[in-house]
Amino acid sequence: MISVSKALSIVEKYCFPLKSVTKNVADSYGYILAEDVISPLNMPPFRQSSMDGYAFIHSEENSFKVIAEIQTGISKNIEIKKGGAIRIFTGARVPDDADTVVMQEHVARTEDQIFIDKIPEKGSNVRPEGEQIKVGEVALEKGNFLNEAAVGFLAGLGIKNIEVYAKPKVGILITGNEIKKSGDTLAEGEIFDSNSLTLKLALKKLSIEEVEILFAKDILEETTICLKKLLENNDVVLISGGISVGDYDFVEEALKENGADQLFYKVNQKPGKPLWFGKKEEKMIFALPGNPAASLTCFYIYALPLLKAQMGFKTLQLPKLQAKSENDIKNNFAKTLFLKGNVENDIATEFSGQASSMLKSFAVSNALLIVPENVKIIKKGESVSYLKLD
Ligand SMILES: Nc1nc2c(c(=O)[nH]1)N[C@H]1C(S)=C(S)[C@@H](COP(=O)(O)OP(=O)(O)OC[C@H]3O[C@@H](n4cnc5c(N)ncnc54)[C@H](O)[C@@H]3O)O[C@H]1N2
Ligand code: MOO
Repeated sequence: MISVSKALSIVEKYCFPLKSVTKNVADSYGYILAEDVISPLNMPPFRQSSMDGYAFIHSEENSFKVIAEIQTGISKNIEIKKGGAIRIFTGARVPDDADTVVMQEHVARTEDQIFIDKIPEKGSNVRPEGEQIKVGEVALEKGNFLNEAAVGFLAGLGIKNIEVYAKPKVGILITGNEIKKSGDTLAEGEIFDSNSLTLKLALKKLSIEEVEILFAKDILEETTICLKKLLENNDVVLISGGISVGDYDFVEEALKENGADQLFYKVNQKPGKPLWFGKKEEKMIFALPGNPAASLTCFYIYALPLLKAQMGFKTLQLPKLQAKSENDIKNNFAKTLFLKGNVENDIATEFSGQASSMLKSFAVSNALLIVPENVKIIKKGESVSYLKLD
């Protein structure tokens, strides 16, 4: 059995981005840029009024004659002479001669004559061409996450296609004779599946939507066939259950049958001791323990960083922070503990219901408190590390 830090260092060796792919900007949400994007435009592309008002050549005069109007979307340049002003609107092209726009709230108008009660400073309310970004400059750097603002920004620059890191396709294999899909009827001895949904949603949070889910009974042949199919179609395979030492735990054998190489099996932690990690060629595999809280904990600690690395993220782990423990936290197991809990105002509270079968405490946790394997107790008021869940 290896330590958590050793297991993490092994996973880390396989943390690198997948190949890059070309995406239409409109479909690029949730991806990470695989190259710098160069702006093909000045933004704004022309001198733009930032107010509804009047454009004029700056002077100390405050009376002007309105000679024309410019709406947004009109490209025509209108000549202005000193003493002349142009009625203009937010986003419209400021005529070349004008250097200033006064907002209409500071103007009294009678027919074609305006009187400005407060002359703005020269240059006011005119956005210079290329103020935000100039042609040829880097609009967004490689490594940037494409959130809604980033996608909108690139679309606003008229960019159509970009290079992003591919998102991993993920296969999930749910094993167990006792597992019924939600909506089925339960017989005595059976339980509803929760892991497929929890894992699928944890992937969705990463914006990984291409997920293939298969269910297998505790039969070696069925487990082997399902695993083969998932390995063929996906970059990463998550397996739930069947990885412990029972007579009907066939996952380890099915992995062997598929020619997968084990990189580690069993970690000195609670929950999630029977975690298996390995690969078949470039396909990465996590066999997560079936207990729901163990499965999700192992996902957060080991699978999430690898998936994030494949997507091109630089920061891989959940944020690790420190808080003061509200009570004594005991470790009678000489294992690294990941405890469901809450951190508020830098005070960490360990929840009851830590069994690896229990999701209830997880459902209301905002943190996983970490007690290292060599620490027997974290006393009330002492510092405790935690992983921040959101
Ligand atoms: N003799 C030993 N027995 C066990 C050991 C051990 O070291 N020696 N380790 C225990 C630990 S720790 C864990 S964790 C579990 C892991 O077992 P498996 O990965 O083989 O998981 P299963 O036996 O298939 O299931 C465990 C538990 O979780 C429930 N389960 C499974 N899948 C789902 C699902 N999709 N949704 C909801 N719940 C699920 C299942 O019904 C079991 O109750 O092994 C211990 N045993
Ligand atoms: O390691 Mo298991 O997840 O404690 O029950």
